[in-house]
Amino acid sequence: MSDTSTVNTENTFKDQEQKMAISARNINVVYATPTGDIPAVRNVDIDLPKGSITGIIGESGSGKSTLIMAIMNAVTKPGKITSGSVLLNGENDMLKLSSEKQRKIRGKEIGFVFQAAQNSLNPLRRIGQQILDLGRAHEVNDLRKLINYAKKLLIRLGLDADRVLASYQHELSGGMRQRVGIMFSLVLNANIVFLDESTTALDMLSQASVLEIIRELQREKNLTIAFVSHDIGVIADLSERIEIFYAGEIVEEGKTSEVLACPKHPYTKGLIKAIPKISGDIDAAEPLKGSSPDYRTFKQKGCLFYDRCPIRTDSCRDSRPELNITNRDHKVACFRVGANDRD
Ligand SMILES: Nc1ncnc2c1ncn2[C@@H]1O[C@H](COP(=O)(O)OP(=O)(O)OP(=O)(O)O)[C@@H](O)[C@H]1O
Repeated sequence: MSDTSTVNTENTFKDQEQKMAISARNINVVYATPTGDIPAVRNVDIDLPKGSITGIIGESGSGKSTLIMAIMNAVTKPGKITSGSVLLNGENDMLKLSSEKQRKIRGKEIGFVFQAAQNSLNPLRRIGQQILDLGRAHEVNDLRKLINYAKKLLIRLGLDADRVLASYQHELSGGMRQRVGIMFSLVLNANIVFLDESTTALDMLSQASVLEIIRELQREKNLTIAFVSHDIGVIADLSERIEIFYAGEIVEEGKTSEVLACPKHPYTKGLIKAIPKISGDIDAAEPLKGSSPDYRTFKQKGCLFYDRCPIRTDSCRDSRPELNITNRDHKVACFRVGANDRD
């Protein structure tokens, strides 16, 4: 390769990184347990394009939350990130920054609502006091303005702001706590937001309205959002890009409309078939059979979906398929997605 082409390739990589709010590579996370290590996230590459909503979907235990924690370098014991890099806006590697710098980034540049948000509020402090604590921890000068912004967000999220600010966590319902969690993720004006199962405690109507508000805020502020869910309907509704997670790995990714209209991986097809239809034949929904492999006993070097796969062949047991491009940025990890499946 000539010097010029090397420089051009490097520039292309740089350009791509600039367009990514998050660019994570080769993320591996292990949980040490008395019965053996659980490699919960393995060799994951993921990009979150600036100003877009990416949906991350997969069955319970597939590693979605662990991946988000890893991107924020917030994995706690017994978990450990064993490899990877996470570039923020093409620059700082979250996995290499000092813990003080990371703490400042979490909250101010990256907002988050973890699945455990319902329990992560401080039970001994009123919500208003906790907003002030957050502001002080992030050296916000105008705390009055911060409280006013929190109120605005709470009202937008359909809550009685004054009442919420004066409340303790136990005085709020599960759904209210989730909305409060969303307010906390946005109140410092972060431009990257991770929402992990943030609407699951809400009934369907409230969920729809909160999703609409998230979408509105995303457009207004050009936020980059990663939305974790096990509900493919929610992801279809909200996200432009989709990442299908299975047993700690991404098995399919691309534009949501394209992946859902033309799924390639048998797991994605199974997820779609399992959605109950509101109209038509309710029995047409087929739950996915079987369960994810147990990482501790899973010795097979082949495809992780082998045991559940309706289109497997013997050779699928021999090696693990990698995530390959089928069409533009639609990628799939399956040996059976052959030339005929490529659009
Ligand atoms: N603290 C922990 N100690 C041991 N194992 C853990 C711990 N946290 C997660 N795991 C394991 O890591 C794997 C991935 O878990 P994770 O919570 O990331 O999955 P998930 O896809 O987010 O699931 P869910 O949708 O149920 O939240 C699972 O097998 C889980 O049992």
